[in-house]
Amino acid sequence: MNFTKMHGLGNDFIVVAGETQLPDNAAQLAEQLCNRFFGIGADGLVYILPSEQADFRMRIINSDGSEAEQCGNAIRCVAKYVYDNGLTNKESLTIETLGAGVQAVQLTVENGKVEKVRVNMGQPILEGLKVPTTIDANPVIGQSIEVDGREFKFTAVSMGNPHCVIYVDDAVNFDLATWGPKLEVHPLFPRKINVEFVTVRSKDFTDMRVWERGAGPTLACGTGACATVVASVLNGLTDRTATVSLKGGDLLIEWDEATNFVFMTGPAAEVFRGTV
Ligand SMILES: N[C@H](CCC[C@H](N)C(=O)O)C(=O)O
Repeated sequence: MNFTKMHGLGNDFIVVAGETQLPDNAAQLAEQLCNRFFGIGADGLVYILPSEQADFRMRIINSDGSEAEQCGNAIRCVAKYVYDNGLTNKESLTIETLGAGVQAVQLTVENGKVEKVRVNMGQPILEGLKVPTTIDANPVIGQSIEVDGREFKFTAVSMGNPHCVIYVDDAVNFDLATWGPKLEVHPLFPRKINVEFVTVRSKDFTDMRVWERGAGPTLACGTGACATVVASVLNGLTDRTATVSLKGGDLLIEWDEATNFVFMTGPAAEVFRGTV
């Protein structure tokens, strides 16, 4: 199997094109190939597949073998892959995902290669039971959750995949490894959850560190950055356009008031190619 190793702000993926459907052993392949000691090493395994509704279809398997409904950093990598490798010559195209349907993607091309991608990440889902959480509220804001005697307040947002956004004093130095895994599997979240710890620095700038469902601590999370801005607007903390600063770099997020669409702009990079 030929693959291309790519990343979006250090959130890294093994990208596979040429298949017509997800292989039956995709979960096992993801666990094996994403292993950073015995495999290639990555946060996820991404398949580029044909689509009847869009130019391409993306399916993403986390490093633990679970399939995610959506992935912001990966969709930018897919957009770069299909253009750079001549699968399309369009600079405005559509990519279908499990959790957000057909998404419009705008490429910034320099010297024939995609450098930056702007993605319509769809509309946030705020009904608590649809994120999903076990909480019947719309939206779920400032909800208490307790793990090991410590109480957190969270806001729940789905971008097709589930997120809980928690505001802390110092996200950059927050003890992600202790609290992330406990929250990921909390019974309030029937399909587990991605956890974003956020410190708002100004009306258009936040620090965010993420513990991802099925992947653990990653350097960046595109859907998590979208959820961060949506939650911050709902909590009156930022404007609808804001930069989310992650360990791997910055993403520009715009939650458009007229359409309710969330737009994410950021880079994508190819690192190496190989065969397994
Ligand atoms: N681990 C996530 C999928 C990847 C999301 C993240 N890498 C992004 O860029 O959006 C989940 O299970 O929902």
